[in-house]
Amino acid sequence: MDRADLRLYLVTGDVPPGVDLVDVVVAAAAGGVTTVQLRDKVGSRDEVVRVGKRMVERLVGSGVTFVVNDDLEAARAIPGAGLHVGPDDLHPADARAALGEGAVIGWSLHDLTQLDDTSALDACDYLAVSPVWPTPTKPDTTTPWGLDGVRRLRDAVPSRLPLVAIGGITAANAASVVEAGADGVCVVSAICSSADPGAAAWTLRAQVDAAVAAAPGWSS
Ligand SMILES: Cc1ncc(COP(=O)(O)OP(=O)(O)O)c(N)n1
Ligand SMILES: Cc1nc(C(=O)O)sc1CCOP(=O)(O)O
Ligand SMILES: [Mg+2]
Repeated sequence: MDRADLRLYLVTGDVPPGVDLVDVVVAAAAGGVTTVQLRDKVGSRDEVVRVGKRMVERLVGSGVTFVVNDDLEAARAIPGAGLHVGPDDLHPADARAALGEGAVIGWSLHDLTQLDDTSALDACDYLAVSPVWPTPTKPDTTTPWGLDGVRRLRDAVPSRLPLVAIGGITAANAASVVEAGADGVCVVSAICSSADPGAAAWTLRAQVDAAVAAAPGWSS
């Protein structure tokens, strides 16, 4: 996949009462989100598939990449969906075998030793720094990498693999993450908790684009 497809990556989370998550995703895409991950740690597979299909239908023609978190069978049931997995989930090589060459597959990096797993790296389209900072949105993360960790990973990850970062990212710190070596930023609350998800996405995207333009060499 193109690095530019990972500039602004929305992972779905809680939205304000009375708000439809699908409307939030569509507004965020209009505001500049380039990839959407449907992450639902409590709903049934049927519910994930139902919501995912609605998202994909509403995103037709937008150019936005769509992936599902964790659940291979849900991803298989949603046309065009890719899959994001972590080190405790399905192995990326198994995800690739099941979804085929055309699917987008991402893998969370919790630990430097994961980079020794060449079959996983070969199966992935992108890697995620997980997390860059602690975040109340996911209290059970592994030790945060910080900006130094983003720099270390950018140096250690094969240059062909885009690197995104997640955890505690806002419009105020997104540029620093790109300056440290990420090709893009992933957010949950900075968009899902906003009263205006489209404007929140637009502001974040402007920060990321400006940082990418000022730091050529790893992103384009
Ligand atoms: C883009 C992105 N990065 C990291 C994660 C976290 O994945 P994982 O460690 O498997 O944790 P859960 O999200 O499954 O709780 C992610 N989902 N997306
Ligand atoms: C879904 C997720 N995964 C993480 C990881 O570190 O792997 S952090 C996270 C939540 C990120 O939420 P927010 O943008 O609100 O900080
Ligand atoms: Mg997971």
